[in-house]
Amino acid sequence: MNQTGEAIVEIRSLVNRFGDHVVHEGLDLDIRRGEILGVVGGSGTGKSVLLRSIVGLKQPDGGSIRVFGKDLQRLPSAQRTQIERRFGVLFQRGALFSSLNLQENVALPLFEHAGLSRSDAERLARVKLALAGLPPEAARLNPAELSGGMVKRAALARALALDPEVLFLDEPTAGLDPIGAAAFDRLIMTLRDALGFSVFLVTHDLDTLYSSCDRVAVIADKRVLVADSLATVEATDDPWIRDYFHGPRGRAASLAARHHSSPQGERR
Ligand SMILES: Nc1ncnc2c1ncn2[C@@H]1O[C@H](COP(=O)(O)OP(=O)(O)OP(=O)(O)O)[C@@H](O)[C@H]1O
Repeated sequence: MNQTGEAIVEIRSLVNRFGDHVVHEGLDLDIRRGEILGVVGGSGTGKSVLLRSIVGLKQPDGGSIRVFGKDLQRLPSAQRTQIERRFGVLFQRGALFSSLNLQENVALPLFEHAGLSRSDAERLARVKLALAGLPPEAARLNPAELSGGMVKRAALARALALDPEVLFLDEPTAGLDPIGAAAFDRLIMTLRDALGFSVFLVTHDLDTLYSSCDRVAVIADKRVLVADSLATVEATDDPWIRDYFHGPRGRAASLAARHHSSPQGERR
């Protein structure tokens, strides 16, 4: 696991609601430099809404989100956009443009926001596709021609286009088979180690939590119940944590992670 640094995103007393439905109330959380932070919680507890409010897609109803020391809500929109460009986001369904091939999809932010010519943007897009583990021939394919795993990698390449300092992943391994999911987890760790970004990772995948995350935040009752190492989270006395981490799937994932990190378990 990585040695992680100072908080680069600081969320304090966050409130999010839709009409009368309060999703977050008094939610506090930090994202630290260089860490992979797993975010878990029951269905509908507001993991995606939290992600969307950090990246600027949902205006919070209260509290503050400071990013790189600046309070996002208090910034003029041009400066806010500058900060939001330091984020890369991989949405649940990839959100690629269906009419563009992969190279064009990844090149789009490069010539729209980084001022590159179309040919330079496409050249760099091919590098990003390779970083995400796609073969050169994938560059000319359209999203409809891809497997689920390739869509995730293409969406990752686009999220990496502008060299993000924080990568947001919303259930990146959902819908992948276990081998594809484990390969994707390893790719994220390798890229984090090589490129040094932080990762905010919403997931239901226990294997991902045990194999990849430096810290885990649990959302329950409209706030973050605990955000700490897996050992501390597992030991937290809460009914949802007990069911999730100490049920059969949690025990299996924990055992597998211990096996893989032991000297005999050299498959990772
Ligand atoms: N645009 C919206 N309008 C109204 N309600 C919304 C909207 N987006 C989210 N919600 C509600 O906010 C709550 C939290 O949703 P969110 O998608 O963040 O949950 P989640 O924890 O990511 O769930 P899951 O694990 O099932 O993906 C849900 O009750 C959802 O119905």
